[in-house]
Amino acid sequence: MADPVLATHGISKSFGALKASDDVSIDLRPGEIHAIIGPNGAGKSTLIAQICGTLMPDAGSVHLLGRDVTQQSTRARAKAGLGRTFQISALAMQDTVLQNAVLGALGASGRPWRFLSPALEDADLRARAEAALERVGLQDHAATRTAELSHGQRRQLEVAVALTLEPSVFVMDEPMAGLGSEGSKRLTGFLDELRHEAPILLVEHDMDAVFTLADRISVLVYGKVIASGSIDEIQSDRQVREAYLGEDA
Ligand SMILES: Nc1ncnc2c1ncn2[C@@H]1O[C@H](COP(=O)(O)OP(=O)(O)OP(=O)(O)O)[C@@H](O)[C@H]1O
Repeated sequence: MADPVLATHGISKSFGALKASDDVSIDLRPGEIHAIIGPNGAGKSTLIAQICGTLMPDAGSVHLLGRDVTQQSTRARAKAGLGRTFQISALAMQDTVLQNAVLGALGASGRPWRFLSPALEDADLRARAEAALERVGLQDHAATRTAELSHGQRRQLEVAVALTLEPSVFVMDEPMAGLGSEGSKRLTGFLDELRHEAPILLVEHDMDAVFTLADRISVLVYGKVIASGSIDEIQSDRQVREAYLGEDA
């Protein structure tokens, strides 16, 4: 089996007496989508925050492309190839779609932010930004102010901004949230292709999307992974059905 591109080893994180992550070990392999599901408050966002470096684990480690990045900053992890989309939008609403994408490309280039306005004239950064917009289907909206986009289009733009980094690995926190069925379908199709370029750790409440996309699913409950396996394995797991799907097994 191929080496994981991303892995956590025994991650634990407490907030006071509450164990938000309890000895969590998960991994992500090339070409796959690994979905993390679980009820509200199960610790999904806390896990992602530790993977991306906005929260430091109390114990355990995070490995990206074979390197221990537990002590590295969010920025260093991003530079090393970790792309992410957020649960809450981080877009500049007053800027155009293209400007947001160029900002992403500028961040990826490592150049200082004071070069933003020359960046808009920079052919390389523009080309990178335009290519990312095209991939998500927003090329015709390049000049649109971001505030005027629909919710679904903003989600597409967030993915485009993340793509400008040309990440090797993606972590996505509820990318389907607030999308209508048409929007979810479109994004599902796109993620299905994207996995071959950059495998995706996907936190998602939309079970249709999870069951369509996931190669593997891990179920978090009270900070612990209670089951991990294929869709069939998860759907027939007694503990999962009792604890999460709310069924009598
Ligand atoms: N900074 C914090 N301080 C204290 N408690 C926190 C903090 N962040 C998260 N928690 C608690 O940790 C637990 C896990 O929260 P987390 O947001 O990771 O869950 P989640 O699975 O992402 O939930 P949701 O599906 O609602 O987004 C919750 O009980 C939450 O209240």
